[in-house]
Amino acid sequence: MTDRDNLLAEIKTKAVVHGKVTLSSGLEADFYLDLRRITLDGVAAPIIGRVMLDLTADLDYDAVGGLTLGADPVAGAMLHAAAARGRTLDAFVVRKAQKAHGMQRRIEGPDVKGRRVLAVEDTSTTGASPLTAVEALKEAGAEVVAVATIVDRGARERITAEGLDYRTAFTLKDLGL
Ligand SMILES: O=P(O)(O)OC[C@H]1O[C@H](OP(=O)(O)OP(=O)(O)O)[C@H](O)[C@@H]1O
Ligand SMILES: O=C(O)c1cc(=O)[nH]c(=O)[nH]1
Repeated sequence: MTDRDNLLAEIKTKAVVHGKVTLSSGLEADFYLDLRRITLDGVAAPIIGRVMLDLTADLDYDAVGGLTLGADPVAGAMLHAAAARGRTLDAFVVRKAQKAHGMQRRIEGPDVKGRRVLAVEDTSTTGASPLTAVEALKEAGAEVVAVATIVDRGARERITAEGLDYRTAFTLKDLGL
């Protein structure tokens, strides 16, 4: 079994929740991918790091992150998987709004200005969340090399329409949904 096979099995068994649910966009759906159940899982998270690094192996970037909260453990997993491979990869967190006190930052972590970065998400339905992160990153002076998600729920068209490279480890079809 490859990392990708193992991750797919982890998602299917731990993260697919059937039932009526309201999504981030306000859309109604009859299933939810609760990917935090794998991005914060001790078995699945290390696999996520490796799968997402492999998915973007041809890209040149040295920092990874996205809109909090879904993106945060994905970025952390990639940072650690990269370190295990002898590569230094920083992570960052894009806040939903600029912090009002302290350093008053919108993007937390090592500075992204002038750097090539990868914007990640756990899943994306409309693309709104990763595109919010991309906008904040560009504002901060970063060059976004691509957007990458673990599971795409339909955001490809909107993300690629912005001229962005879009990578996804799995689609709903892979999950049989
Ligand atoms: O492509 P989109 O239509 O934006 O939807 C997907 C977003 O929804 C989820 O986060 P959510 O908005 O529930 O917020 P959270 O990460 O703070 O829990 C998920 O982590 C994505 O960020
Ligand atoms: O569109 C969303 O809000 C969404 C869908 C989904 O399956 N999982 C998730 O975390 N968010």
